[in-house]
Parts: sequence; structure tokens; C-alpha cells
Amino acid sequence: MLEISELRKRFAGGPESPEGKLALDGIGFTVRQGEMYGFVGANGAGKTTTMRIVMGVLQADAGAVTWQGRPLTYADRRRFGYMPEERGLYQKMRVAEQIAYFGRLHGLDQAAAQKATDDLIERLGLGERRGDAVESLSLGNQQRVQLAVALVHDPEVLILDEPFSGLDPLAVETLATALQERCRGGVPVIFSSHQLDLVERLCDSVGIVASGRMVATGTVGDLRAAVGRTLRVVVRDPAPGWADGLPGEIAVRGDRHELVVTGGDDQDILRRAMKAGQVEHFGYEQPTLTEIFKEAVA
Ligand SMILES: Nc1ncnc2c1ncn2[C@@H]1O[C@H](COP(=O)(O)OP(=O)(O)OP(=O)(O)O)[C@@H](O)[C@H]1O
Repeated sequence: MLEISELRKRFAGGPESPEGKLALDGIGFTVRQGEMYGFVGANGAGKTTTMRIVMGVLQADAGAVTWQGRPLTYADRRRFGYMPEERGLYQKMRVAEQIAYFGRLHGLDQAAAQKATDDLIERLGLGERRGDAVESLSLGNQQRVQLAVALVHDPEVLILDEPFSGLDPLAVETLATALQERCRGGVPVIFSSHQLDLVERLCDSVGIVASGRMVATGTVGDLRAAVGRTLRVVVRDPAPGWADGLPGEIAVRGDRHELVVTGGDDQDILRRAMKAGQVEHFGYEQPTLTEIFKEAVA
């Protein structure tokens, strides 16, 4: 289990802002074996800083990161797989050579590094590009190589900073499948993303961070329950003002009015909708992660 508790980090300021920037103000969450954890938040919320602290690239001012119940060491981190936000491939090096090289850096012998490289090249669909220099690859293929580099030493934990950004749907599926396989093998996976639909689909648990603080964390189910379900009503060609005073938001699309409410007497709303026009839809819906996110950071 990877446990991140009460991380605080202030970056030093310049002459214009001598107080600096408080990037993390008590970030904490736990990721268990075989759990896929989505780390989400607006730009500048503190996700990259948190991941860098976990990987030892940055030092926290306070707080702790523990792995299997004891403080994380350099040796532990060598067994982790990391995809940094700034990426980190040698542009002139060829794909297969590069993946094997990172395997060696993580302590694999030549034969093991070669075998892991061949497996990953096959698994990530890089076969035709194995002899090409990284700089000649598309963004999506570079990202596949970046993931291969993070996976080559069969890591105990995976920490991935926006692994899906800029990828086409096929590359997203390839990467997602590779991560799910590792997860099924018991590896905790943390990834940050702004693609909330993807996070909702892939992750067991989610952490929402805003201005360096955790504003929500738990399973998507827990977060849904906290927000509560919404009632969506679509009425065609209704009388004007039919929804006045109801506790929700109304959107007008052509001759259709869509009302979304989180409270109120549903039977009363139904009666009013039927009186106002033709009711095309009336039903409760679970909030999406995007709605949960908006509510949490509001
Ligand atoms: N080296 C640094 N020096 C000064 N401030 C920094 C530094 N690194 C990050 N920050 C600031 O710390 C805050 C958190 O940044 P961080 O990169 O962790 O956010 P993020 O959630 O990863 O954002 P994004 O989604 O845009 O990648 C931001 O206000 C950022 O400007």
C-alpha cells in the first residue's frame, strides 16, 4: 500500500512574490495493491508536485510517503515506474535500444532487459518502429515508448503524470489495457488526467485536488453518493415560466427545455412538466465524474 500523508510544499518566490507559492497544503491519499487511482484537478492544483515528491524528484516541506508501511527509500523508488510530465526520452536513441537501456538502468541484466523490451514492443504495438529514432515518432508512439520505459523493469508501483494527454482513441485503449493488466497483477497505479470520462471508466478510486488540498477522495461510487443523484426532465414546447421556482437549472434547446434538479418533490415536478407540455424524459441519473468534479471544486 502506498500512503501519502499531509504533504506540504511551498516554492520559493522571486522579488515580485517574496512569499512564494504554496503548492501543496496537506495532500494525502492511499493507493492499495491492484488499485487504479485517478488524480484529478485543475491546472496548477498540485498533481505534478505531489507525484514528483513521491518519486523523490522534489522534497516536501512536511508530510510523509510510505510504501508497505515504512518510509519510501531510494531503493523502493528504483522499483517504481514513473512517467514524468516533462517526459524523458533520448530523442536520437532507437526505440528498442532505449527501452532496453532503461531496463538496464533499473537493474535488469542484458537478457532480461531484451526480453522485457521485446514483450513491450509487441504489447504496445511498436513493432514496426522498433529500429526508429524516438524523434521520428508521432506523439502517440513516443508516449507508448515512454510507457514502455516506465514498465520495462516490471515495477511494483506505477506513477504516471498525464499518460493519456494528446493521444488518439486507439493509443488511449492500448495504454489503458497495458495499465489494467499491471493493475490486475497487483500493482498500484496512480495517474493524473484531465480526461474525466477516462478516469471514471478506468479508476477504482479518485482523488480531487484543488489549490493544493484534497477536496474529495474515494471510490467513484462514494463520490457519487456524496453528491446525490439528479433528476432530469425534458419537456417539449412547454408554456413559458413552467419551471419558475424549482430548485434546478434549465437549459433551452430549440423547443425542448431540459431541467436538471437535485432536490424538490419529484411528483410535483412531474405534474408541472405534464401540464406545461409533452414530457419526453423524466428520470433520475447518477452524476458523472465531471459533475462531481465541478461540485467539489466549486
Ligand atoms: N518549480 C516551481 N517553482 C515555483 N512554482 C512552481 C514550481 N512547480 C510548480 N509550481 C507551482 O505550484 C503549483 C502546482 O503546480 P503543479 O505543476 O503541481 O500543478 P498540476 O496540478 O500538475 O497542474 P497541471 O494540470 O497544469 O499539470 C502551481 O501554481 C505551479 O505554478
